[in-house]
Amino acid sequence: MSASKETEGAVAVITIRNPPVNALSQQAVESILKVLKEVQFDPAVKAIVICGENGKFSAGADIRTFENIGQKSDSLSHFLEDVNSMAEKSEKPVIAAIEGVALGGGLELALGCHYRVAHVKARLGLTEVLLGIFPGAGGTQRLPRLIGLLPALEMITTGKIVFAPVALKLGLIDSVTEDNTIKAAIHFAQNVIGKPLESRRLCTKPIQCPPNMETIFNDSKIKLKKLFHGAISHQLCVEAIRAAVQLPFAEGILKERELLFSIFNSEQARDQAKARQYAFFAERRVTKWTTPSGANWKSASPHPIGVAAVIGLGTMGRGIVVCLAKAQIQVIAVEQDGKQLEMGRKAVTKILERETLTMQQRGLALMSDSFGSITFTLDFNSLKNADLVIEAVYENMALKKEIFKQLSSICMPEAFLCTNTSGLNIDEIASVTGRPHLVIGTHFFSPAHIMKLLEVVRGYHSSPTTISTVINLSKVLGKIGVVVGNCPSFVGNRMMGPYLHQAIFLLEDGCYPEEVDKVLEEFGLAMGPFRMSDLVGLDVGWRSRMESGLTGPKLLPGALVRQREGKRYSPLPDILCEKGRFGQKTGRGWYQYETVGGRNAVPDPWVQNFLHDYRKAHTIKQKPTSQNEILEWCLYPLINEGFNVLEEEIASGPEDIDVIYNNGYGWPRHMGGPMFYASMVGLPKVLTKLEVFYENNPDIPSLKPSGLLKKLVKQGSPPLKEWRSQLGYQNSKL
Ligand SMILES: CCC/C=C/C(=O)SCCNC(=O)CCNC(=O)[C@H](O)C(C)(C)COP(=O)([O-])OP(=O)([O-])OC[C@H]1O[C@@H](n2cnc3c(N)ncnc32)[C@H](O)[C@@H]1OP(=O)([O-])[O-]
Repeated sequence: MSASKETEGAVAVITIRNPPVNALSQQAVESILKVLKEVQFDPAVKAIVICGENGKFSAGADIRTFENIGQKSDSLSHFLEDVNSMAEKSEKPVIAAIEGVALGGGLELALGCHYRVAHVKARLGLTEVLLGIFPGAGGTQRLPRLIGLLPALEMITTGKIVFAPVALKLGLIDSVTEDNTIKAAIHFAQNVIGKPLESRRLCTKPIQCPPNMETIFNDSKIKLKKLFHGAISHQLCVEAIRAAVQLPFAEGILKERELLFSIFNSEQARDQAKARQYAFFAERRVTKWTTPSGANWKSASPHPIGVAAVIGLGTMGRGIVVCLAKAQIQVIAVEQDGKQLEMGRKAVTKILERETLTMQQRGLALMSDSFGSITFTLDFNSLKNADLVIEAVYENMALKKEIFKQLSSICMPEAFLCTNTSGLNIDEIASVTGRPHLVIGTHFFSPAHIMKLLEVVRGYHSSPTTISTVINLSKVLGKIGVVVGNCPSFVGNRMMGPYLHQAIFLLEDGCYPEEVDKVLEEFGLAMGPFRMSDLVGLDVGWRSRMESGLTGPKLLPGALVRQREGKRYSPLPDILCEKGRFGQKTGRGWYQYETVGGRNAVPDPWVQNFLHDYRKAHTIKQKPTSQNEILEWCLYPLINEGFNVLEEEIASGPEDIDVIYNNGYGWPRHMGGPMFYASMVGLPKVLTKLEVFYENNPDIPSLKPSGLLKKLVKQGSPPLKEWRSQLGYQNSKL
């Protein structure tokens, strides 16, 4: 953890060293400050280049030291601003040579320099806000002075990362190179020796402001509130930028400091920052997967995938083809029907065209000159060339087994066979193949080319190499793969089950869909349960309930309308489906939509009358329910199922569940994930509430508190990072 200096003629090169990403710990910052001072006084040095070791400028302040959020990050920001200010005031030109990343405090350091030279593949951004804080080392004051108010407002308040070519257009950097960045920066430095520096010091630069600034700030705050569901740090960013516009630089810096300090002084803001930082590390934690049998990320090496095949070109299959092609993997896309194949080809081509455009807008054209080639074919035999096959036909066990039987004889003996299912039994599918160790579940989320989550479902026989290969593939695809066990609906959907049932029971008891959705959306979920069900399609669950005899022709005669096998059951969604109300796809569901396929959910008087009549017919008394009751009634059973999932070793740790919810189910990151949220609320409170719910509703089994939750409370509710040690995994061979 240090900074060192070498000289190249009259140019001193300061290298930041703190592997793996040159994070700016207090020690690293002190070290840069010391070397920077030294070269200021060295008469042989006429210019200074600052770079990072191993192809990375810096990933910003060292988040690992934020554990006691407050003191550490606050004083670190002071130190870092001292460095930035010293670089800025230097009488010798200081040039940042940016390779890899300049994020957060890393970019703030670069902003203190007089010039910035970046490699064409470098990524730059003030990402602090995504960790619940904001650029507190001069970033909010310098960036608007450099690139203008509006682009700075966007970058700072959203944590947007830009690639070097876009950064050049924005005026964020001065030069882009495709060659050795440090050499290019030294060359640049040699050319600017002796040139006046006053105009290069951002602290002296005025901000170009549009006349309607107040409207811009206010609109921005409203937009951010909607986009980030009440996360405080985004709002504070706007205030800091407002200070940049209204105050002289030195006063702006003080205001920035004061606002940063206000995060550490507010319990809510501090909790949000903790949650976001936890979410960041949880995503890294899940890559270090383990299984109950003792296999883990270290016990197997992934196989590279050069050629992948996708079977089935429905919505999911198309998305999967796109993400493989974007990762420059050669794809064989197979359909059994000529018309479907043609439709699939057209849809994939259209998505790829859109993606190309987006990439060009993000300045990535240079890097994405080719997608992986795609062969669209009806010929199953072409699968013999694939290293890995992803079957993505619709959810039908018989059909999937038929396909896997064929794959087993057609594919190379070492080819991996994946099934894209949201809940079917992986072992049953693997059982028809001669290679169950190479079979695994890959549960993609829709739209598959956009959603980051991939549930990687290990079967009983899935080998560590198979798991490792698919986890590695998920990284190649830019996704986060989370290894989960094989049980009906796996982790995410399984936990959704009780949550959705609870929400529907609320409708029986007197609430309306929009009321319930509003509470959960204000909590921060991207969509409430009813808007989400309308988006997914109510017919999906209806079909599966018919299949399992809960409704429809297979329902046993004499079954009670609101009970199944002694458990509470609500027929409300079944009745909606019988009336053809499938959600957005039919223009009617829990809400009404302007058109078939429309997205704008409007409360529907028909639904209100229907619920009213239903309650009357079943003599259900309407109970008043407070917002807090709605929240606890819906979320605590979801969390409880999370504890069951942990206890049954379906997920290997609370972080796994939280990563799944943050990336696949629209859980607000500033709430960390359902298990983190439970730890913040307090396990005794969650347990007590569940006990009361269950006592009053013994016909809802999902309210029965999980054994693990009870055990943790009995042990004095240890912090979340210790829960893992309470799981069966500690007895494994790890
Ligand atoms: C003070 C106020 C002002 C300033 C505030 C800030 O700057 S706030 C900061 C603003 N900065 C950000 O928001 C940037 C956050 N970082 C990133 O976005 C990505 O890590 C990346 C793009 C830098 C590299 O992606 P990639 O897929 O190539 O690799 P990877 O993601 O797997 O990481 C490799 C290892 O590095 C670790 N590590 C990473 N960053 C930090 C850090 N800052 N610190 C500590 N550690 C960090 C990471 O945990 C992992 O450790 P493990 O598991 O091996 O023990």
